[in-house]
Amino acid sequence: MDNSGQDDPGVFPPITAPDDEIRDRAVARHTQLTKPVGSLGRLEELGAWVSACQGVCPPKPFERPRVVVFAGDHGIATQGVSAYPSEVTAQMVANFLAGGAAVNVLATAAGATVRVVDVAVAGETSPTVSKFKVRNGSGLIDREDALTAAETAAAVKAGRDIADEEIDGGADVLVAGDMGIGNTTPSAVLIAALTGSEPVAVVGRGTGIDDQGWMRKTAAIRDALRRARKVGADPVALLRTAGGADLAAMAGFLAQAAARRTPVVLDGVVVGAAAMVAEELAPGAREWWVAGHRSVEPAHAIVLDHLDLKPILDFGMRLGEGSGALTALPVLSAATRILAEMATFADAGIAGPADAPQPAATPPPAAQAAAPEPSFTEPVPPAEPEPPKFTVAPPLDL
Ligand SMILES: O=C(O)c1ccc[n+]([C@@H]2O[C@H](COP(=O)([O-])O)[C@@H](O)[C@H]2O)c1
Ligand SMILES: Cc1cc2nc[nH]c2cc1C
Repeated sequence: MDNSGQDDPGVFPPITAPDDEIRDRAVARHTQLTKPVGSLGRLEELGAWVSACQGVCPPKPFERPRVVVFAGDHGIATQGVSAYPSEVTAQMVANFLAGGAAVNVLATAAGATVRVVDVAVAGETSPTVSKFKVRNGSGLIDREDALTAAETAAAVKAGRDIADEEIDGGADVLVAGDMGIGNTTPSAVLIAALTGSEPVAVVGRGTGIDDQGWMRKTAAIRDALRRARKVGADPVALLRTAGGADLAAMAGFLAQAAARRTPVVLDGVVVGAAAMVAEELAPGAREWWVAGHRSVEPAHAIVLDHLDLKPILDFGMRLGEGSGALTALPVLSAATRILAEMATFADAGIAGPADAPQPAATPPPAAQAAAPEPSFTEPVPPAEPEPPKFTVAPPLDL
């Protein structure tokens, strides 16, 4: 393992891209499999990406997918920017540990196991998840820094160490998830600071705020952004000023996974904000990530555009916890197994493309002009926020 930069957790070794030669081999193998050329659409591209990440063709089916949920509270939640109170964060951590949350169900369905890490939950959580705890809740970012410099370094290092632990423990694909009441506000600020976006372009309804909440949240983003823009060129300073310990840990985790040449399935807007910072910390890291889905949060589309990532799913989801990524993981697994397990024309004794009259690989110019851009995701209009049904702590009466 390359340890360069370990003394300063914000300094990463140069990221090298997945293996292009292997990717080409995987693309070529697809033409030999018993199907019309190109007929598995985006599955082919995803399988070739996994092959390139693993550096082997055909790729190995995933044996140990792992989701890490980074939990943390945010002082800004006291400003009426969420539909739920901060105490839900610790309660949901307990729910994750009891196996009752969406992340548990979706992980089981996708063949993944779950790890929960309390990086900055306000209050106590189980000692089994608090080894990397940096503080109780991050600061009120519209008026003070989210973290001290030492806390920022500790949080980024925590994320790097967690990635190392998981990869050394055999994880062959990672998923980052998040849990933290109020965390869509610092996420929006980070995204706006890194893309030059205005508060109204990045604000979203999060857990389901009403119009009054939307106005409070937009004002909070505006005030925090005024502070964040001053340090926008320095990703560590940005995490300290306007992020939080959970976001800093996620950024360290995502950058370290890339440094360790391990593929990651990204989740929604919060993981997306951390990914944008990780790409600043470790340029090229994005080549090691695939976007599991597009969240309904408007800022997530900005993230995907900025990182040039095409989501696998667009299901109108806005939960977090890694839920969108885990819903997409079976698609990525299927794409990998197609390349690994399908018979070739030669294996099956079927006349392959070279033996049969072939349709033109590219449509003739007229057809090309008329052909719509292939779309692998169905856009879903933003859903009306459902009335919250959580029974442990009711939504705030704002
Ligand atoms: O991942 C997303 O795109 C996403 C979108 C909206 C909400 N969330 C989750 O909801 C919580 C943050 O929402 P809020 O309204 O409290 O800022 C936090 O626990 C996130 O995991 C997550
Ligand atoms: C309010 C709430 C926010 C969440 N964010 C991720 N999981 C969640 C679960 C609940 C209940």
